[in-house]
Amino acid sequence: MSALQIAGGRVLFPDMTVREADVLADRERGRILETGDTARGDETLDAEGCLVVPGLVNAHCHAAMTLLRGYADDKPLDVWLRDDIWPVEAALEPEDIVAGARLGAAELLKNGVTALGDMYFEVPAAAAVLAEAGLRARVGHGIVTVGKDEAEARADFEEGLSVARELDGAAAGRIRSALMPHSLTTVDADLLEEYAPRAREAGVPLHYHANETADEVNPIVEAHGVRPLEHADDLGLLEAGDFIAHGVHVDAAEIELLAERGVGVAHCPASNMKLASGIAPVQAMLDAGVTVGIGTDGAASNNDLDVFDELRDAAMVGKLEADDAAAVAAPDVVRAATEGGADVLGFEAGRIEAGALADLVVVDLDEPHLTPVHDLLSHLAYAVRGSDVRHTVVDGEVVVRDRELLTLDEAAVTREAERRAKSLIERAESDE
Ligand SMILES: N[C@@H](CCSC[C@H]1O[C@@H](n2cnc3c(=O)[nH]cnc32)[C@H](O)[C@@H]1O)C(=O)O
Ligand SMILES: [Zn+2]
Repeated sequence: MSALQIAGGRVLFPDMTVREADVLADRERGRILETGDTARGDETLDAEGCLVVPGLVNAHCHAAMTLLRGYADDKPLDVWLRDDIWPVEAALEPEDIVAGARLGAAELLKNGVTALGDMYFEVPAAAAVLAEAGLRARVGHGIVTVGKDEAEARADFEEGLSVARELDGAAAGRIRSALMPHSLTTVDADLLEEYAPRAREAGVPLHYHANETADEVNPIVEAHGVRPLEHADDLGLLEAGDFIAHGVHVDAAEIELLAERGVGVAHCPASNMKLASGIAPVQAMLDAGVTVGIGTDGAASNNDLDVFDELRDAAMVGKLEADDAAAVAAPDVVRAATEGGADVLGFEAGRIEAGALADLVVVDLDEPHLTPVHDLLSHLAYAVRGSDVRHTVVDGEVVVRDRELLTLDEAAVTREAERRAKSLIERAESDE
């Protein structure tokens, strides 16, 4: 057996207490063996003066959208998608998605994100990139049927299903999949109802955007006489293990439904603020027992993939929404960004304890903005930045050591992304 020891740091345990401890991980099984005063490993990571936390989970992302970072800002969701994002996405070539996914992977890992939920195009190629970079991910092909005839719509569903079947369990289990219809308003309801059981047969969950804007809620209420998540439930889209992105405009009955069905929510506060979509009632979800994770959404609506930044936003807007400074407190957001996200994605990660997947991050505390230390949980929620991440470990393997990405040539990745992004926009704008 080959083992990795993370030595000499202070460790955040699942009960949200912090104690001095080493962590020993089995590199073959990718699991944590023990915590405390552990044996030395074959490989050691120095965590002296640092805080060791579970790897952060980005529960909802479109990693390759890093290519569109800063391309179109300051617009509401429907206009932003229709006028800016979709026309450029129509010009995407597979090589663009590979370059964008690589850039996303580099950013995620350097910022301490070890797992993500990712919905996009060219998923087999993108998933291979994420896996090679060392990440864990639940991936799916984003299915959209608006503007398509029946044959094209079915073909998109078939692609979504075959991608999910093909990729589930890839990269020694680091890659899992889901059927990912884009949303309840951009995908045909009859096809959703028809394909949901086929995803169940394939053993994969469903993931989609839901109740993101008020504009998405009203048409469903008018057409079906029920709220969107009740409609989703009628279509068979709310089963244990399924997860939605956003859940901004949800009422008490819909929150209850999410809790009862065991459906997780990827809360994306920055994207919701930037597109002025609204603020999700996160405290009410937590009170009802809904599993909440944190997502950045794509870089074009954020505009970064830093989950530390995101969990701080989650705490801030959660308080505003609840009109209560005690709401969505530090331990709640730290848990959501780790264990919560891992549970939403269906990974046995997000907690530092024997048997859990060895996805860990070592945060450097030797910084002016992290001084003094009264409470490390407070620092994690309100003061730590992604750039404070010193080491990142996924599946027992060191992926970032002393802020250097070991799995990718960072300079080559950013150069290629810059080049691809420029030519993508030129192509898209000349097609108009
Ligand atoms: N196969 C689909 C692609 C869907 S991928 C997922 C889609 O979600 C889009 N997206 C990114 N962020 C958001 C969001 O916050 N809400 C809704 N859609 C988003 C993204 O631009 C991408 O088009 C097609 O034919 O268009
Ligand atoms: Zn999204």
